[in-house]
Amino acid sequence: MNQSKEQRILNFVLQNAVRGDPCSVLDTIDMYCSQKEWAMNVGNEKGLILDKTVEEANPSVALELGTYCGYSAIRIARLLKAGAHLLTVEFNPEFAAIAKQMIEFAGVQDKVKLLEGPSEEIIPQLKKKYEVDTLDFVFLDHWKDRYTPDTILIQECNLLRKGSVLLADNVIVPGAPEFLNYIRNNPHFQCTNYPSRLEYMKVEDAMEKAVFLG
Ligand SMILES: CNc1ncnc2c1ncn2[C@@H]1O[C@H](/C=C/CNC(=O)c2cc(-c3ccc(F)cc3)cc(O)c2O)[C@@H](O)[C@H]1O
Ligand SMILES: [Mg+2]
Repeated sequence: MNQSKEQRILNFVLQNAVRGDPCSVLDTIDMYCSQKEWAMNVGNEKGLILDKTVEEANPSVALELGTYCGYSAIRIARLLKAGAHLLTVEFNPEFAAIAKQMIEFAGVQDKVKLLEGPSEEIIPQLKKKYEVDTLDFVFLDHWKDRYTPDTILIQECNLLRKGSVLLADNVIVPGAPEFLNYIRNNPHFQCTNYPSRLEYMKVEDAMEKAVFLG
């Protein structure tokens, strides 16, 4: 049975990156995916926007929807202060297994909790089962048509507080038009658009930040 692309990315990291060094893991994934096989990691250009947003929010509790291979989980976790943690949600068992190994190799496993399952089931469990009070930061990077229902669900579950920061990837490519319409017309959110480029391509993309106003 031949390997998946995600398995090839993991193997390249295990053989070429420095164990325990998150930046070296990120650089190695970016090298592989720009030179060998494209993959839907947020990448280094949009990654810098993610970095700045996380640093500004300085979250104690962060949530990521759509772990994939763990690139953005590592990117976020490396910036978290002592005692802070990231909950990342992935429902594809193969991707979850790859991400778990990637996160452990990077040495950020103590800051990351990978929750395997669909976001629509996990979000309602965050308070009781995962002892979350409110979320300081949410990174949306899963199926684009799920950004809006999950943002509504997060609000219904009382998981946001005044100042909670949402950041959505791919609002141009593949695009999340319904989410942009929802969040930009919602008086409870203050939105900012960050033009950038699609990972590893000379194609325009953008990220959208939405701060919850309470
Ligand atoms: C719906 N609830 C869910 N709960 C838990 N995990 C979920 C999930 N939905 C999706 N996932 C997981 O998130 C990941 C999905 C991400 C979807 N992302 C994209 O489609 C995407 C696609 C592109 C893309 C851009 C250009 C192009 F030509 C082709 C693709 C670029 C990106 O940056 C993307 O993020 C997978 O790992 C999937 O298993
Ligand atoms: Mg993306």
